Amino acid sequence: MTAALDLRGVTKQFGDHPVLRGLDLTVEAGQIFGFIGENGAGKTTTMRLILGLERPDAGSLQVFGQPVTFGRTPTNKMIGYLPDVPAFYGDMSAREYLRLCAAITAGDPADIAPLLHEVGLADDHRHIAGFSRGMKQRLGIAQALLGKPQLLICDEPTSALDPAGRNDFLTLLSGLRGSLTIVLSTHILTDVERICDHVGILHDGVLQEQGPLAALKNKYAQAAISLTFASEAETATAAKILNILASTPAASTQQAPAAPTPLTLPYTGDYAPAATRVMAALAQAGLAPLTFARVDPTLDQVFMEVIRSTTPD
Ligand SMILES: Nc1ncnc2c1ncn2[C@@H]1O[C@H](COP(=O)(O)OP(=O)(O)OP(=O)(O)O)[C@@H](O)[C@H]1O
Repeated sequence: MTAALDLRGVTKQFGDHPVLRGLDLTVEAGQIFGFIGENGAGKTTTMRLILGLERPDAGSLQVFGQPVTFGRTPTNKMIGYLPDVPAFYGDMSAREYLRLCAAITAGDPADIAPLLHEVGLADDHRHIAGFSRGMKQRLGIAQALLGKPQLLICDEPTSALDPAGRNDFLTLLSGLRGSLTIVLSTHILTDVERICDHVGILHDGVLQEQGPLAALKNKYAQAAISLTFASEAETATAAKILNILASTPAASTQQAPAAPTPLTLPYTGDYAPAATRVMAALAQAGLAPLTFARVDPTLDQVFMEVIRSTTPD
């Protein structure tokens, strides 16, 4: 099947500052792809290259098998784009604005009412100037979806939203799953964890990792059990016991920390057998933890580990 996005060996330099150093990136059709990287990693530059707004120094970019050309690239007919803070004409209503967009992009005005409904905006005369940031972002999505794109690119779409607005926006984006391909460029990793099924990590000008979120978590982060005890003495005893347990493949522990620092026991395999072994060992020693919690691996851990492993000492 033709990939929604296929970038090969893309390099881009501003002056003497190299930003992309041979970027390979593939997004398959239907994915919700989280494109993540630190501030200044080159995410927006990559988006601008895909939209034909920047010219690559080298390499090739394809959207659904068609080459991206610098300037008015025909591939943009297949793309809807939502910038971080979209700009609107404040004295227009949402409908008037979308009608203008439809006229410019040869979109169908008949799509406006269903689109406003889909993004949860009232089809009334209220001026955009009075919209909240969350409402503006909803209008931005409606505008991006107006031409019925196959690929939706969102560049840092939640960075200006408060937690409630972010939650609403992610629910809206997640509801589009299955109807088109989405690339979500961001450094807010919890957003990516919430809605993306695939992830690419941009660092030092190249994609250091790319794959299903679950597979990357398996590769780079480890599930753990976190325990706290009532006293320093109990913590030390538990650490000793669990160190003994670490000689089995099920669990290992860090150095005994001073109370009340939790003990963290990474484990492999399923949670239930690992937890049962830990509880049995503690029960045998007459130790009752104050808290016993499963800690799932996070994208944050994956990201930090990828950055750490690819940054020279
Ligand atoms: N037109 C330009 N001229 C010169 N330098 C630029 C230009 N556009 C981007 N840069 C530089 O390229 C680097 C990458 O910027 P870019 O905006 O692509 O990063 P980003 O990953 O989107 O960062 P952020 O998360 O902060 O938005 C930065 O150092 C930026 O200053």
